[in-house]
Amino acid sequence: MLEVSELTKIYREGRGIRNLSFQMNSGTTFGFLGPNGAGKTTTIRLLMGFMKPDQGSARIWGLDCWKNRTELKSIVSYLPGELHFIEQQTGQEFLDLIEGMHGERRDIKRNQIELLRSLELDPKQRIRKMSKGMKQKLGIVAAFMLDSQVLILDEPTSGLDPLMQKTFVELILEEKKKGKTIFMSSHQFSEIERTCEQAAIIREGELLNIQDVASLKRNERQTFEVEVEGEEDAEFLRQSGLTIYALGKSRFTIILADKQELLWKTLAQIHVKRFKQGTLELEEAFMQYYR
Ligand SMILES: Nc1ncnc2c1ncn2[C@@H]1O[C@H](COP(=O)(O)OP(=O)(O)OP(=O)(O)O)[C@@H](O)[C@H]1O
Repeated sequence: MLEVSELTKIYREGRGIRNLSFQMNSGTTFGFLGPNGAGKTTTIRLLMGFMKPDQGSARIWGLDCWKNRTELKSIVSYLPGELHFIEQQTGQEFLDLIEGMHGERRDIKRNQIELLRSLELDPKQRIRKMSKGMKQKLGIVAAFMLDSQVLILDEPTSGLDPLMQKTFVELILEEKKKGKTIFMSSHQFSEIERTCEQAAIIREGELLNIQDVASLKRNERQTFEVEVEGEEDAEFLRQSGLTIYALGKSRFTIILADKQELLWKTLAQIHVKRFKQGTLELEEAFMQYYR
């Protein structure tokens, strides 16, 4: 349904995205994670047909995101990462403007009222006087009220307080029930975990990994947090062949998929100050790729 193939866009300074390929099915939600500057917004802008790719293509329902960008506007709703409003307008005037662009559709007004209620937003206020979170809510109402089949959302919960982030997750789950296809970038692992079937990690413009979120949750792996006495012990651990991540000079997380025997053998040969067992959360699984 959404098909990205070898998508490449390099800016003049050499940054951008390289050879991105992935697919998602209709009616599913795809999470796009990655550190700042990784290329999430660039990918989203290419999906929206705001820029021409240097190479490769992105297609939504067979339509090329660049060549067919005008047709795509009628099936895709977009929430930008940075919202730009006419500041002297009221929230309601802004929403009326968007509504006006989509002809006489009574359902838009109905959806709008419902969304304003669940996000607890008063649209009568001037946008200039709105907080960052209120402006974000206004952007969400504008994107969701159109009831488009495809939603492309760039960091939709940025600026929202934790309670509103939860409301937003519920909103996404409602949209999923209606069969919507949703692509969203985020820094919130819990939000992705609760809403997405697939999650991709992008770093320095390259796709590192695509995960099936459900199987990641199923295959929770054991972790061990270990604090060792001295540098010699730390070095021994580093050379052990175990999968380890340094938390400090003498503190490490060991991720155990198999190699149980190796773990105990290694620990028997070093001085361990502290030892804690846990399971690898989705967030930590992804953090491996951030590091
Ligand atoms: N118009 C532009 N001209 C030149 N370089 C750009 C432009 N837009 C983005 N970049 C660079 O491309 C890289 C990817 O940026 P992008 O905005 O896509 O990242 P991002 O993953 O959305 O980051 P964030 O999480 O901080 O929003 C960055 O190094 C950025 O500086």
